[in-house]
Amino acid sequence: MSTTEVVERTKLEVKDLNFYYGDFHALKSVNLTIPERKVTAFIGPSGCGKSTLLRVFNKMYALYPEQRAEGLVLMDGEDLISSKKDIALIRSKIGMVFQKPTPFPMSIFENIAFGVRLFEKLSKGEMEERVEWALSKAALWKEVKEKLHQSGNSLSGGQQQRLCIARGIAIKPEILLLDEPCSALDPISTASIEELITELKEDYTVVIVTHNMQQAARVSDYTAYMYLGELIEFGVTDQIFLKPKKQETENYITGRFG
Ligand SMILES: Nc1ncnc2c1ncn2[C@@H]1O[C@H](COP(=O)(O)OP(=O)(O)OP(=O)(O)O)[C@@H](O)[C@H]1O
Repeated sequence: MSTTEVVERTKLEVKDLNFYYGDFHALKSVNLTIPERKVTAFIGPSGCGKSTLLRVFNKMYALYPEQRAEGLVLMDGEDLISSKKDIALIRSKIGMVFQKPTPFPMSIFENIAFGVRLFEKLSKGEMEERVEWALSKAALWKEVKEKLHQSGNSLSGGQQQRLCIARGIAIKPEILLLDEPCSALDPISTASIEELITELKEDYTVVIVTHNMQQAARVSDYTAYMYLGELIEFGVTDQIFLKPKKQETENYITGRFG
């Protein structure tokens, strides 16, 4: 065996996943393996089901009675769909950051501490350490350390999105789902979030939905191309962008789609 060979571990395995919004069949027999501590990007035209797939991973759909998932989503071998575990417990392992920054209407400090308190009982000192740790990981600490008690809404858009990422990692999830995290950001904030994503994969499995093909190529190790609820092609990012196997993938990434 070559000494450079790296054995990847599967973090999430999706098997024959179908998803319905009422009668609408939004995900069609999706099969996919997401490796641990890598960045996996979902790309595809608007409405193809990228966000729906993320919402299945953290069981967001379970709040809506007309939404239904069938199939298996195995996290470390354990099915999330049929799991009777408390959804809050699943969310503590699978964090999600949304397209628009959504700070809670409270201080920067509380934005982070609030979620941590739901799952852990920390002393005041431990909580302060955790808040600093999460803000540092999200590359925001230096900018906010003097104003932790100001409202999260007083930050710029890019800072708010980093605050939401800090909030996501503060509870130490195993998987971080990012749904177009840079779509509302300027190029400088986008660059800092991309840098952060690359750092995050040292500790977390990251799944990102993006419309920005260059971003997918820059930050991800694996890319999945979706179209009309189907997974068309999945592979190592370089292969998908340089030598896609399917004509549909090539049309999309070269802008010849539609
Ligand atoms: N709450 C809902 N009720 C009914 N249909 C929905 C709902 N949410 C999404 N859909 C439909 O499911 C399909 C997939 O939507 P989804 O938001 O997952 O796509 P997407 O690839 O993330 O799109 P975008 O890139 O525009 O965010 C679309 O046809 C959409 O209209």
